[in-house]
Amino acid sequence: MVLCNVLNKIQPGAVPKVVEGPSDSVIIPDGAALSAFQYFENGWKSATSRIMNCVLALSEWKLSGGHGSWKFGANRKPSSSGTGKHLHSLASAASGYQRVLEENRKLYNQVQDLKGNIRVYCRVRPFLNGQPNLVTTVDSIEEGNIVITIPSKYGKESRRLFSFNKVFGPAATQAAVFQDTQALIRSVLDGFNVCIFAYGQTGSGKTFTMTGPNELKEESLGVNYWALSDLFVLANQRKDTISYDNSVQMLEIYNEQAIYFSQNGINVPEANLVPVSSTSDVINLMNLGHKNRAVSSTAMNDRSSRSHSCLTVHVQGRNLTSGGILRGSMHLVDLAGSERVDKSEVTGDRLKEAQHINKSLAALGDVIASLVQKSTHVLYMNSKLTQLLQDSLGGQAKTLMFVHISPEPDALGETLSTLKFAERVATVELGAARVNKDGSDVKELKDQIASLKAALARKDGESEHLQFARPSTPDRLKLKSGSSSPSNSSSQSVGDVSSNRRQPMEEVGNTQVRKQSAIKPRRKSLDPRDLLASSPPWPTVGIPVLNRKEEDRESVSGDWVDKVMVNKDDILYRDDNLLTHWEADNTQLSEKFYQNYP
Ligand SMILES: Nc1ncnc2c1ncn2[C@@H]1O[C@H](COP(=O)(O)OP(=O)(O)OP(=O)(O)O)[C@@H](O)[C@H]1O
Repeated sequence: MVLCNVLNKIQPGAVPKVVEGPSDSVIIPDGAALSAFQYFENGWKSATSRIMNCVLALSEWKLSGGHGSWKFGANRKPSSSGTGKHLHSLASAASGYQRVLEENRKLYNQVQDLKGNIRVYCRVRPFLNGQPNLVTTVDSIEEGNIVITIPSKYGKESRRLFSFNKVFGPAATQAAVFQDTQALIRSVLDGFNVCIFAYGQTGSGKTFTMTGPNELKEESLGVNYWALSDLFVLANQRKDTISYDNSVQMLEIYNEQAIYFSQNGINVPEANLVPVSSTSDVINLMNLGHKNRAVSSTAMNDRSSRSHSCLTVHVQGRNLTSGGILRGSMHLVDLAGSERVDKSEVTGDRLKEAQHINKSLAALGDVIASLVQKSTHVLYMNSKLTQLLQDSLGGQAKTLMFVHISPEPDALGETLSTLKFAERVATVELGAARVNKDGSDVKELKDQIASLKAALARKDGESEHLQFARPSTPDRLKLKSGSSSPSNSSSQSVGDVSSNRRQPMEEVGNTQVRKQSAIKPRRKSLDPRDLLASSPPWPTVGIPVLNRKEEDRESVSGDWVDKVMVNKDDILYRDDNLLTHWEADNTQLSEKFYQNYP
């Protein structure tokens, strides 16, 4: 009854008692035949032509006063009269139907935006070259709905429907995916904080969506590349009214260590905030991060990412007329994939990585669970990943999750738990997103406060120096201890503790802020520079008591290490002994992770 459903969708209630008749005909019981479709030589061949026929049928039926019956026979001869007219109305009716669907989706998304829900787009990876011709677990996809086939042990299949803001099938192109993401990305230039993160089982296509395949061609470039080039195009279009300054950071969270990528070889966030003025500037930095990202071959994926990667774009726009300032930031996060270690067959270092990955994803799951329950106590501090995403999950950011699934029957368990997780994420309400905007007078006052703070800090520094003159510390040690870490030198002004807005470094008196933060814990900002510096050690699940100190030490001292360039086969660990303890650790973590979403 495809036809009847379509008719009723277009005009609910307008089609009385539509009955599907024999051999491709639809009868409306109380009238004569309306042979509007005689010119379709091949009759009902494809689903598309069926829908088009339906739409045309409806419009003709309405023109005829709403009475009659339609008969659509196969292989009828085209009638010469009025063919052009019919074709024309057919095309416009079909596109009208598409428009209605599109409108519906837009309205739905707008309602979600008003509530501030996290948007969820689902993407299904195609079968890969060389994979045997398997039966897919995906039964059907339509707009925001995806139906998964679940074979029962007793031979009877069942189906499970999941609904998201949008579902992309295996044939969706990178451009189509970006097109649906573009508006969100553009709002960064309007002063919003945006976060897009890719989630899914290992090998399901996260890196493909965010970056692209290993061999990059223009048509295969991922969201990151398109997003950045789009921002420059738009900024350029607005250059007569707003002047934008953009800068970019690449951060990797590898085994609970934050690693920044830069050309200068220093792993300090401040040093890696690279001003960019063109797409090629960004591509160079992204390529550096991409090339150096910790990647290994596992049984599930030839090039499995072993770390969470985050590209952050900071935008500051100055209104050339009013002098007002707006600031936006965007995190583009490619998470490492959850994996069952029995399936990925990893051991040694890879196993340790998998455990870290699963643990941080489990922490993300816990945060989502708390947010769904609207709990006042959300454990963001349990992992660097959740710290990084804190303002995107709990603040007034616009957040989009790309959830990825693999189509293989073998992955069904992970597919279902991933989709169930995504369903819960979609119910998280962040509150309507806020613009980070200052009028020119506010900016002036902030500038004044900043320079006063800086003066005060200098003064404090001088008096401290007089009281406690000590030998100077080598730069390297300063970095390790975090004393010169920009995350300690918070980018948040004292008078603005509750704001989640990132402020430029020059507005901040470092010493002053450190004092303040000792008295009153401040809210974490969205800026990775503010994050990841003061995280507590990992929770001790599964870690033998003996190792806890080691683990603590890693978390604390590992925040600001000298440059660690991570290569596929050449990963530099500061404490290799740690690995042996971790290997003894359970392999049940991934199981625990999946059991969370049965
Ligand atoms: N939409 C797609 N079209 C074509 N190939 C794809 C698509 N999605 C993924 N692939 C291919 O599938 C393989 C696995 O994808 P990818 O590495 O992006 O997965 P991942 O989820 O990032 O995995 P991991 O978590 O292990 O890093 C790659 O060879 C990639 O090129």
